[in-house]
Amino acid sequence: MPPPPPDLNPGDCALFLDIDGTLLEHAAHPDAVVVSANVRDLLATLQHDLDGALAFVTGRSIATVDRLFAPLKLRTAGLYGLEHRLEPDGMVELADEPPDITALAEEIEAEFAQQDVHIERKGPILAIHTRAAPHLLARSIALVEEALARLPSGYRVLAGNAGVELMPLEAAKGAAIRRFMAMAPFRGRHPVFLGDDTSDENGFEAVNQGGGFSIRVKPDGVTLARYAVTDVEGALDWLGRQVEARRKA
Ligand SMILES: O=P(O)(O)OC[C@H]1O[C@H](O[C@H]2O[C@H](CO)[C@@H](O)[C@H](O)[C@H]2O)[C@H](O)[C@@H](O)[C@@H]1O
Repeated sequence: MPPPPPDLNPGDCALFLDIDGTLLEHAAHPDAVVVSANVRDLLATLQHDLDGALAFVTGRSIATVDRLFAPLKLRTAGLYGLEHRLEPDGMVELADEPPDITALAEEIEAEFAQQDVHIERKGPILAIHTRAAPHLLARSIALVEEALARLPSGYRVLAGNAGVELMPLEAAKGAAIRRFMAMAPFRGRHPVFLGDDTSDENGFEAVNQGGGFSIRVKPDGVTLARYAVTDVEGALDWLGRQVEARRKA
């Protein structure tokens, strides 16, 4: 396991945060996660301390993120960078659901109609969640891989241990981080990214190349992250320590 992360210098860092499994404990259903007042306050303070150089970089849609963290709104790259909100109160650049994905989503919803499987339709991304029905994971992956062969090129399948997502090739957290880093208030700072998942590895690569540092939450194998924390609690503790250190200084 990589070593624990060093402290940030808030004056010259830009912080990028994954959400599920990093800031929030997983739940059986995507809507069942809990955002505590402490987490909301911590993020608001970090946003202040970093002069706004803080953004969520998540697989969720921005609308969902806003609902979860309300009334807090942060700069956000949603849908693995297919959606952006570049200012906390700015416009959201939305990504629509293409007809091919609509047809496939309806097919898959019909297949799992009576099962404890949640189909999340996120514009051009389709997620099948099997956390509440692990025995249907293999079937879900097979369905999506079958569909991949029929779809126009430009999609890929990302399978996890509690579900599978079908997404456009350009959906990548690394690209989202690079986009933020090219603009104020991120430009000129060192990027730092916390994430817990395979889909976050691409973000780790981007911050490593950008002269910053990468932190993997609960690593369970090979990772590009240079540092690690053991779990969500460890991630929140580390973030909390950054706020405390700033207050003491
Ligand atoms: O990039 P992230 O912020 O980590 O988002 C990744 C996916 O998170 C959500 O699904 C995951 O969390 C759910 C709640 O714990 C859990 O039920 C599900 O099994 C996980 O896959 C979200 O629903 C997805 O849209 C995100 O892509």
